[in-house]
Amino acid sequence: MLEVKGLVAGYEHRVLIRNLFFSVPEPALVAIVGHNGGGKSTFFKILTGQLPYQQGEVRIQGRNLQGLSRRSATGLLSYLPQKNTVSFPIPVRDLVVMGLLRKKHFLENYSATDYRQVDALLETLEITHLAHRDFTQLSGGEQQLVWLAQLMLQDTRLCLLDEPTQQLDIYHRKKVFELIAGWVSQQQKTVLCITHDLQNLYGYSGYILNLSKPQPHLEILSPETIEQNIAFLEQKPVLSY
Ligand SMILES: Nc1ncnc2c1ncn2[C@@H]1O[C@H](COP(=O)(O)OP(=O)(O)OP(=O)(O)O)[C@@H](O)[C@H]1O
Repeated sequence: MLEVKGLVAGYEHRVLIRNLFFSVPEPALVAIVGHNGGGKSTFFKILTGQLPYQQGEVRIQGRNLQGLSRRSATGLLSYLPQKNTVSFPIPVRDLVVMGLLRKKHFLENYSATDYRQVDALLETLEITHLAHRDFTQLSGGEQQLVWLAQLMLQDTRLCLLDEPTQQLDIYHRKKVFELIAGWVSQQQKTVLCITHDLQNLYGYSGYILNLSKPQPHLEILSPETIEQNIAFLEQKPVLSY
C-alpha cells in the first residue's frame, strides 16, 4: 500500500534521502528512527505533499503521489506533526471532533453521534477528564494525547506520527505504543511512527526503518534488530553536508 522506489529528496543542494526503496505490507507498524536532522520529518513532508522530491516514485494505495493534489492526499492518510499549535481557546472535545472534518459537507454541524465517538476516544486515551478544558491551557503531554485522539478520529488506513511520545511520561509512552500496536492488529491500520524511543518497541511486531543507515531498508522488529539499531544510533552521526 505504501511503495517507495528510488526516492531522492532534500533541500536545495542538500540531499537527505538517497535512493530509498521499500514497500510496506498492509497493515503494519513501521518505526522510523535515525539521528537528529537525519531526514525523518522531511520524509513525512514528502508523503504529505508539503515538499516535492527530486527523483523516484511514491505510491500510496496504488496512487502516484506526484499526481495528487494536497487536498486529495488528505483523505489517504492522517498526519500528526512534531509541532502543532492552536492559537485560540477551544475546548478539547471541540478540537478532537474536527478530526471528522473531511467527512463533513460544507457548513454541516457535528452531531451527537460525532461527539459520542469523541468521548469514546477520550476514554480510550484515558483523558476524559480533559474533555471540557481549554486546549491551549493543557500541558505539552496532555496536548499530545488530544492530538492523537483527533488523529484516530480521522480513521485513515495510513497514519503518520512524528514523535507522538516526545512529551509523554513513561506511563503514557508505554500506553501510546500499546494503542498504536492495537490500531495495527485490531483496526488494520498502517502506522509509520517516527520515534527516538526504541526501548518501547520491544514485544511488538512490525518493522524498523533507520534513515541514518547508508542504505535504509525495512528490518523486521525483533529484540536483535532493536538492539542493533540502538547500538548504531549510539554512534556519532555522519553528517551529509
Ligand atoms: N525548509 C528547510 N530548508 C532547509 N533545510 C531544512 C528545512 N527543513 C529542515 N531542514 C534541514 O533538514 C535536515 C533534516 O531535518 P528533519 O526535520 O527531516 O530531521 P529529523 O530526522 O526529523 O530530525 P529530528 O530527530 O531532530 O526531529 C535538518 O538538518 C534540517 O535543518
